[in-house]
Amino acid sequence: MSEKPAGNAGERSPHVLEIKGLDVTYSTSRGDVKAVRGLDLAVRRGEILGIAGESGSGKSTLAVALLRLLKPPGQVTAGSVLFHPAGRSPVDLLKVDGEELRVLRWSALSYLPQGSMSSLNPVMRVEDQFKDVILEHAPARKASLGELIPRLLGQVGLEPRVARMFPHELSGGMKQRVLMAIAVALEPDLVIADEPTTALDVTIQRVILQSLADLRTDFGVTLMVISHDMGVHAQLVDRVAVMYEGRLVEVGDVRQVFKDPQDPYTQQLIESIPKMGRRAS
Ligand SMILES: Nc1ncnc2c1ncn2[C@@H]1O[C@H](COP(=O)(O)OP(=O)(O)OP(=O)(O)O)[C@@H](O)[C@H]1O
Repeated sequence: MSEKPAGNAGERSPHVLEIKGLDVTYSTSRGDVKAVRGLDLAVRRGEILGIAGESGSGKSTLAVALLRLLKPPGQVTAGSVLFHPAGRSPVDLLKVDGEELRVLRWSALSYLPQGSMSSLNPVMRVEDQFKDVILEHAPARKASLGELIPRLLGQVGLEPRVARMFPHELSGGMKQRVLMAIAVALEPDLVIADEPTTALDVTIQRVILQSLADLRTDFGVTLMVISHDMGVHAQLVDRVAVMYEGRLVEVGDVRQVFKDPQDPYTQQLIESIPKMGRRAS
């Protein structure tokens, strides 16, 4: 891959994240499963990068390893993940300690997990869930919460009255949008979204994809979007990286990859999507 190396500390790198030689292994009683193998990938500042691949190809393992949320028996066995938050020195996410990580979470790096719709607290109003995150990580914004919360909700197409609602009063698509608004509340450099449209019906999927695209435009946030659905990549991303059995088999401009896939596995993935989903071809 012809990605440029990282800049020096203090220099604004064109990349938000540089993953080098990443290996992740699950050690089980039936042997080791190498879920991510020798993965090199650089995420450019301001882009929407898609991570594609069928179920079991290692996409979610990659996400949780980057975010240091990998649970045993999973273990990072090699590699480095250099993160370049704007205005701060670059850090290797695999080496930072708990406190450093706490500071980076939400304010520099946030995560929309797979099945995240169940991650809202059922007994808290939407506005209190925003307050929890904002006050813990940016207490100085307390005075502006009254203005900030409706603005964030508006950014994802929700009315201000949603702030007073409880999660059970929201549809699946509304919950997902609330979570997206919380994820960008502190204007992070990078949001990693794992299967953001799975389990939503097709019409809502389109709305969510548009909202994700708007977040990039409005907040300048860099997005890494994990999806098994090539239709999602066709509609949303700038570049797509394709994983197969833990390895990256192809990465490139999404239109180019759809037009002229270099790897036979990518070709198969593209052929498996219904024709209507193919905007990039
Ligand atoms: N806790 C675990 N213990 C053992 N093996 C695991 C564990 N979690 C994942 N794996 C294995 O790691 C590999 C990658 O799984 P992973 O969930 O990262 O893939 P994925 O592409 O995200 O698929 P999906 O979208 O279905 O989650 C698979 O072979 C899976 O069986």
